Amino acid sequence: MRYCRCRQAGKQAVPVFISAAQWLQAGAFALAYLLLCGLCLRVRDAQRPAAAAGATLIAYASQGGSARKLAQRHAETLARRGPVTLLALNQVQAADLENAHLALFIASTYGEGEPPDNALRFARLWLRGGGQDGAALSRLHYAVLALGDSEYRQFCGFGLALDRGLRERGARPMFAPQTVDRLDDRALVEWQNRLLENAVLESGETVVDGAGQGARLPATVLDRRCLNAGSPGAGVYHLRLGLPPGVDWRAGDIAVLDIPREGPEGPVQREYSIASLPSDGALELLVRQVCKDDGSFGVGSGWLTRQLPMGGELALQVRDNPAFHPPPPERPLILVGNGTGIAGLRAHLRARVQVGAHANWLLFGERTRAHDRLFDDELAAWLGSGHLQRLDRVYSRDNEPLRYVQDALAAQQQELQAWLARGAAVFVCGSLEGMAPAVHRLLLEILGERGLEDLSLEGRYRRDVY
Ligand SMILES: Cc1cc2nc3c(=O)[nH]c(=O)nc-3n(C[C@H](O)[C@H](O)[C@H](O)COP(=O)(O)O)c2cc1C
Repeated sequence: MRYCRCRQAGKQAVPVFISAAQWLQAGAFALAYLLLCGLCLRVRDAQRPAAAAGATLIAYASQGGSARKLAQRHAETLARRGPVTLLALNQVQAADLENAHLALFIASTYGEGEPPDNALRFARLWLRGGGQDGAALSRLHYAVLALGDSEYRQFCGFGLALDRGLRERGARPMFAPQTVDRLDDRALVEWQNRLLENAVLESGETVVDGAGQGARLPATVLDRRCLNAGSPGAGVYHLRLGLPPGVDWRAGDIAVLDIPREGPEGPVQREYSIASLPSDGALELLVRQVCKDDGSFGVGSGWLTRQLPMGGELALQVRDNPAFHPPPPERPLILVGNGTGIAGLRAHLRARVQVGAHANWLLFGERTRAHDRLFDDELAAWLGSGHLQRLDRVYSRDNEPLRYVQDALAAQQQELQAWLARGAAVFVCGSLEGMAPAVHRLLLEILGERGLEDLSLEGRYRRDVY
């Protein structure tokens, strides 16, 4: 029988790759098929334990969606030959590991060498000493594909820690963890080759083609404005980009822009949270100019805010980011962010307005009230229309008692508890340095480690931080 079980945070198991006709066919041929499979797998078992019978577990740890997408691609290919269980790492139970003969872990790294949110629980249970008493994984053959970015000190830190933790518990690596720098296609092909060598894949099967390179769309600059002239901070530019008709995305999705460079190396990619919805008629971004000590500008922000002319063209890709997609309309939503993080939060607010959801609370931090009231008119209009029930803005350079969003949140703990008790989700978008860890610490203080983990597992604590 060919199926893939898919479980994600807060969702029920969802069968995929099955049609009614396939079920009927499968029923008719089940006995013969199983007999044949059993025979084949016993033969292959004896030769190569990596391709053993039983479900193949594919587990992913992903914040931005790349590892998840790759994991889905693996599941699609492998489900053609046998049962596959596709899970976010937090959803993996002891039994999943003990029953699977073969597991593929596809894990990205966040923070400074830390797990993505959808792997925090797994890391606590399986990788931080103790936990999962006596769980013996000696039957488990596995491989780790570790996604990362070599500009970070802890390159692929979480994927490598995952590999160490599994080995310490007796699991058997089929080969050393494959690290991948910025979705480099060569490293992905190496991984695919390892899977072929270990008979996880059969000749002709692919799991990574095009993984690093999605379809590019032509975009045109329709408008570009500086939103914070006079600010002590660097310029924040609001770009409106025209796309071909029919391009779709959701609040929380990410635009990956190709930034042209001189020389043979070709363009570099820069990612931005999308600040608009398709119904706005343009894909909107906020770009903060990066000004270096020598007076030069960052490669991406310099090109986008200074060189690219009005009407100019660029190539971009819209990346699905389900970890930051909107919660159901009936769920109250607390949006927390700073700086250009308002981009992702604004897309959420627009989506909430579209579905008529009013229980929205925005806490937003910038530098000065005089110059950094990003999207002030819109926020005022939503306050007026009741689409924004609470708006707390704090300015770090104005010598006011509350400087940062975490201070504003801490000052309103009772209100926060009341919203959480009503089932609110907390969505955080903005700086990884300072804001996001401080908000995280505050939530840990209020809810405790388990409480925050549960919130995350229920899809009620989501972060898009950079
Ligand atoms: C805020 C942030 C922190 C990151 N920290 C690390 C890190 O410490 N080490 C690393 O190798 N890569 C790091 N990365 C890179 C990601 O692991 C890499 O982009 C990966 O492909 C993302 O996969 P995903 O989309 O599945 O989450 C970081 C990326 C972001 C945005």
